[in-house]
Amino acid sequence: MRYISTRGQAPALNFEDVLLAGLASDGGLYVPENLPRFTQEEIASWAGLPYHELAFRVMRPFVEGSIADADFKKILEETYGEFAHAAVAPLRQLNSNEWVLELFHGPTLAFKDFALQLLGRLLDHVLAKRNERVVIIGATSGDTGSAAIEGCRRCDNVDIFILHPHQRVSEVQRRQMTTIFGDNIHNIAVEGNFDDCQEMVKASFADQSFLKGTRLVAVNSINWARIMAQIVYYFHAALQLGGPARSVAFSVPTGNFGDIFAGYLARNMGLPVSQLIVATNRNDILHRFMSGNQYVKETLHATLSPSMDIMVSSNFERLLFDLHGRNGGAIAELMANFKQGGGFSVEQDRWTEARKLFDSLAVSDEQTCETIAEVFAATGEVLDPHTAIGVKAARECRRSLDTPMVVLGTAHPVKFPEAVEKAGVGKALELPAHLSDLFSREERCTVLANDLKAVQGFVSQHGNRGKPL
Ligand SMILES: Cc1ncc(COP(=O)(O)O)c(C=O)c1O
Ligand SMILES: N[C@@H](CCOP(=O)(O)O)C(=O)O
Repeated sequence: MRYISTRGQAPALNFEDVLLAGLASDGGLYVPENLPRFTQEEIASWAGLPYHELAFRVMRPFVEGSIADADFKKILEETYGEFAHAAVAPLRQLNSNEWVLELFHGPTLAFKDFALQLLGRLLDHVLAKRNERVVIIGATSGDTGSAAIEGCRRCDNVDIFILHPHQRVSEVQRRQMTTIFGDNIHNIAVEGNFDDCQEMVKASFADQSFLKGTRLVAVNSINWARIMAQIVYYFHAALQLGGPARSVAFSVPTGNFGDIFAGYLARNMGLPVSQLIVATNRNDILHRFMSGNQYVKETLHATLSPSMDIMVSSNFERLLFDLHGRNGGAIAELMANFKQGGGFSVEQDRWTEARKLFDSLAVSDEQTCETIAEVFAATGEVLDPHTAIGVKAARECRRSLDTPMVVLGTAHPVKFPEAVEKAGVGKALELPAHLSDLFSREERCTVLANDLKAVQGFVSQHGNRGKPL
């Protein structure tokens, strides 16, 4: 499998090099040159497979030529063996033909574990083979950070730096990151918002001189391996609900557009998906595009769903690439305009194409709390605020009641007690056993100004197991 950049200028790479590349050298994102496509018979034959075996079948074409089958099988078995639920991603019914796909049974209680538990192992495998050390710089609005640290903490050849927006993640999220110690683990609280952190990561890929020759790797969903792993659970959910003989609709709490883009790819790979709903919070740039063809930056607001407090949505570029007939030049121009002017619209026929599949809704904090309360009253289930946004959008935007609607349950509610309390849910939520002492653990974190040079200086001072590079 070869991968090409959405901006058309970077060299095509194989999976191993894409895993280690992060952003492409032209600033674009890597995508498969040709997407594998499965027949309905093939997909149907996967019904009932354990999660790791399904994962092998769905992802094998993407890693072919880079990771040997036997190694990949072993890595997948270990990865999904870490999850606390036997089904790995169980479906819970909320209402008639309405389901939540629980993606929070991994070690850090959010969907990020599906990809980052795998990414850590793949990096370990590839770096050991190459005998190479790398630096990771990741940006997080709360969940990617802890999942990346958890996924990479045992990687001998990695120093990991996670940037989170100071005081804009939940306390549980912060502690999940700052209480993991190791001389290769570094938490930085940036006095800015998530977009500032993400921009610093991208700027660091553009000019890596501060790393003095050490390779920079991405753990955010700009890294293709993140998207690849997230495709699997769309197949897993659909197979449990009568797919591929029957279509399934998905409502996806969305920020960086990675999770829903994986659903879009699952559909292009042959899975019958009838509808994809982009569910955003008040930071609604994606909803404004889907509903009115306006992709325009606005001020980023802090909400009760902090993990989705994102304005510049990285993976949207991957969709734009397809909508523009995979014309890298057109995407480079669009993204340059976006950087300069803060917004764009696309030609009407391209936008109409997007609207055939995607619907969208922006959900306020008030509606989020109402939905948590409503679902709790009806079912006794406590939703996390991000999942609640998905449920609200599913109920407002659903095209057919006959088609199963799956809402991606992206995080465990225990991570977001503020929203759950505000919703008036009286049920006490307990951290799982492995996190039960989280609030009494010592924390380690460095607060830095919202300044690229300060962050890069910190990385070069500590990038070699806590010592200077
Ligand atoms: C809990 C939760 N839900 C939803 C999202 C949105 O996912 P994506 O950024 O892939 O759109 C995120 C993070 O981005 C998240 O942490
Ligand atoms: N919601 C994420 C933001 C980063 O998104 P990513 O999927 O690109 O890593 C978070 O919780 O950190």
